Amino acid sequence: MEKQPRLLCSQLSVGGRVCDVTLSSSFLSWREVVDSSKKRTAANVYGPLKAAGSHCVPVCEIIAIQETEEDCPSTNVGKWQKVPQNPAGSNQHAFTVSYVERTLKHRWRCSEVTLHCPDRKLCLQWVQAIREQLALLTIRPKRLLVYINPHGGKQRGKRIYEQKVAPIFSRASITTDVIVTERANHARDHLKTEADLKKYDGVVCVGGDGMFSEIMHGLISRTQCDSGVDQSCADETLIPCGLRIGIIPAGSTDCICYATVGCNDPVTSALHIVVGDSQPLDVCSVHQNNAFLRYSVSLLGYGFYGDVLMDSERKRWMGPARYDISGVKTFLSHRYYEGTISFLPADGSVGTPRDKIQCRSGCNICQLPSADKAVYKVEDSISETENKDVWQVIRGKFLAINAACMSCACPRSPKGLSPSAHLADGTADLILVRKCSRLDFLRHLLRHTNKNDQFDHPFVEVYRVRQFRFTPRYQETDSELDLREAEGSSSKHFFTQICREHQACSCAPTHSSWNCDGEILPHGAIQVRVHCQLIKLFARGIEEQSVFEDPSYALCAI
Ligand SMILES: CCCCCCCCCCCCC/C=C/[C@@H](O)[C@H](CO)NC(=O)CCCCCCCCCCCCCCC
Ligand SMILES: Nc1ncnc2c1ncn2[C@@H]1O[C@H](COP(=O)(O)OP(=O)(O)OP(=O)(O)O)[C@@H](O)[C@H]1O
Ligand SMILES: [Ca+2]
Repeated sequence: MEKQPRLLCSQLSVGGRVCDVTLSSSFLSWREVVDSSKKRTAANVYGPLKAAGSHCVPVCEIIAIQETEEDCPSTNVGKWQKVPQNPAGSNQHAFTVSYVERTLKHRWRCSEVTLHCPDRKLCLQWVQAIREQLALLTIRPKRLLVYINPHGGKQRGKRIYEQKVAPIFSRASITTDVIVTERANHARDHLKTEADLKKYDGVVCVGGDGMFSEIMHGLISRTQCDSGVDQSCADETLIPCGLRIGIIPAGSTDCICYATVGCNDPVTSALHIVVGDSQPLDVCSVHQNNAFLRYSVSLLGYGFYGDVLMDSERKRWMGPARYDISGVKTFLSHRYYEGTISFLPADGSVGTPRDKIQCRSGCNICQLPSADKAVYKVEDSISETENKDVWQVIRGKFLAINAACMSCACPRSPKGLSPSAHLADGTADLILVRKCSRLDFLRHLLRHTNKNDQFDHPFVEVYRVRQFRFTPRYQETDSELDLREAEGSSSKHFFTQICREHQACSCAPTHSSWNCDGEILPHGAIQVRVHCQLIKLFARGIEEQSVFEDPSYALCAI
């Protein structure tokens, strides 16, 4: 680690011990002054993040600094009293720094250290120097528009925001306008048509994936509308949204938060917002012919996940448990669906769904200026690019068709539906689970919860794609069916004709619907295209564990 020029360096007292305290443009560090007669042990030189007597905080992870009002016991009343900020002749001059501390499982906490100075002048000098460094961090938001869904998850959104998040925003001097939604789509409509977005540096969503979806739809639609882009045209190049979105998890699955931060913890998310993190995210647009249907960032699932969602919507009153009940019920019903999937495979430079390269903070693949991303440059026409690539077509009977634009990791499945999917590479992983026995399907599902490879089954295929289309069999055109039936026998043709004309007939499975980030999409036939990095979150992707254990943190600037 390069040594930074020191901006300020003093001996201050921390917790009753004298420390050498140093501020550089990158770090604030304090190290206990050891008596030269006592030999330094390896533990306080090469320890972990907090080596004994030695601490180091990156300036970009300082939440706030404030002069401290010292508390000391009053001799008169035997109670603790505040000492005035500048008592003449007093040596109680201190400032408190709040900063990010990493704990287990990607969780962040707000820690504090109070540094005592010998006089007020020095104290003010420190406060000012640290404030000046913080002021240089212009990526940090100052004004936020917050939407709270009071009915998401276990209906705790409002309480979570008031008790855990608002105090952090206020400590970081972030001002907020808070809207508690009164109906579904309230936030979407407000963002789309009413909100004065120039006033804000970001939008915060308190709720689950469905609430996030509302905010995302509002922002994307507003951005396209303001730029004169028609989102109903499937080939249109969409304009990326300028404002970042922060997610305070308060839903039932919280997959988008979990897959971009590594946990579903409101305090961690609030701190990622305060430090001004930025994580671009791919967005799928879903069309039926030239009608825009929806956007999706996590799961687009037909068959199993569509049916789970459809059933679970009737059980909303159960809260998050509804998914488990509906999951078991759907699993037991073991329905499969027939149809045709065609897809445009991604360029090999973005890896493959089975390469075990997981998308992590600062991911190299998401930073590639790949051919996949070039496709979205305005000057490229989609038809030209498509000509270079070959669409692949797969027909069959499927228990599940899942497209994951990100890993879809969540507490139910900590590595997700597609553990190697990337947040911002311009692709989605298309997972096809063909008709198989209940036992085999259970084996596949179980692998979402353990370390085994869920794609290592003969009935599962997975492709990294930039676009795909699906047509359920009952919606195929006559020419598509003729083609398909030419592959089969003529007697089969006779029966399929009958089944097409009698949809309720029990000899053929009926149609499913799409689970689009937890919202039901009743349309069977859809066309999907991934838009690389269309939106940005207040997140940084999942941090490697080494960030938490890096000894250079403890040694920085020392
Ligand atoms: C045996 C245990 C198998 C456990 C398998 C767990 C797989 C879980 C995979 C979760 C993937 C979530 C993807 C994210 C989707 C979100 O955009 C969306 C909105 O929040 N959430 C859901 O649709 C919510 C979807 C929730 C789906 C829950 C499915 C539960 C299946 C249970 C099957 C049990 C069979 C037991 C047989 C005796
Ligand atoms: N005030 C409100 N009243 C009723 N519904 C609302 C309100 N505000 C938002 N909604 C809707 O509630 C639905 C579910 O919300 P949310 O995503 O927050 O929770 P969840 O479904 O329990 O969690 P998850 O999506 O993570 O599974 C969303 O579709 C959203 O549109
Ligand atoms: Ca992706």
